[in-house]
Amino acid sequence: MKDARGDYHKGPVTLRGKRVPGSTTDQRLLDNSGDAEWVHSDPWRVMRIQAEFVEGFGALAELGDAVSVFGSARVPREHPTYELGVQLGRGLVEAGFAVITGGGPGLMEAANRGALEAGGASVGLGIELPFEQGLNEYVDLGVNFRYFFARKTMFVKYAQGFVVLPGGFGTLDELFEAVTLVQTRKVTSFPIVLLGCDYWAGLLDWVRGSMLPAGTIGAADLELLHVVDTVDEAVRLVRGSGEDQAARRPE
Ligand SMILES: CC(C)=CCNc1ncnc2c1ncn2[C@@H]1O[C@H](COP(=O)(O)O)[C@@H](O)[C@H]1O
Repeated sequence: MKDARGDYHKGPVTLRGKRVPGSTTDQRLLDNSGDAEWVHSDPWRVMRIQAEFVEGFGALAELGDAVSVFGSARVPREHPTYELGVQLGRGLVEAGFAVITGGGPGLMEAANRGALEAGGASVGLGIELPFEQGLNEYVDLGVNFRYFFARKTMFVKYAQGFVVLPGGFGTLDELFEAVTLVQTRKVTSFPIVLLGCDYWAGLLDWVRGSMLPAGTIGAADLELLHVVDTVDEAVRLVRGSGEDQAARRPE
């Protein structure tokens, strides 16, 4: 609608001059010209995005304590790190956590496998990719997402901590999203554990040797990352934080 100054308001958006449309949103909606192009437009996409949040929240709301596990999609079953992933899934379940992964192959599958075989909740948050993949067979609660960002919200919202196994760009993306959320205090008391000292040493050296002297992070930020070599240490770290959170919960 137009205001007294001639500005056109469309929700939070203000349009002026030649951007003011000749018809209103209602007119365009009711004026059915038989054109179905609108289902591919951005406003319609918003409905799909909203639906992903609603479905995701609905599916995971009653999960209980959970840990999100990230790691490479490419590690084969015969690789020793796959077994580490299985042990991690098992260890987290034995400590009372549900295990949330990206639901794909490799180390995601390994963690889901350990969780399922230990009798725990094994969640896979799948993502629609150009190459058809599907959830791994060890997921017993799966949600498939079209949008990465909606899916990433679920990794954080329903977990009390992150354990990061060796991985590539996808894993680093998820790791640094978590680090940024903790650094900016969007989430609190949220342990981030890197499992596999050999694999992560180079990254940590660079963070310590380049980022810190350049002043792009502070000394306190180094404390956000815990690097460990065993499942027991990883579980102890995420469990410790769970107890902190429980202690702070109101009666
Ligand atoms: C073989 C192959 C590339 C399969 C891709 N299939 C996938 N399915 C589900 N999540 C994925 C997939 N690829 C990457 N991701 C996401 O990115 C991370 C792994 O990426 P990367 O392999 O480290 O970089 C996982 O934690 C996961 O959340």
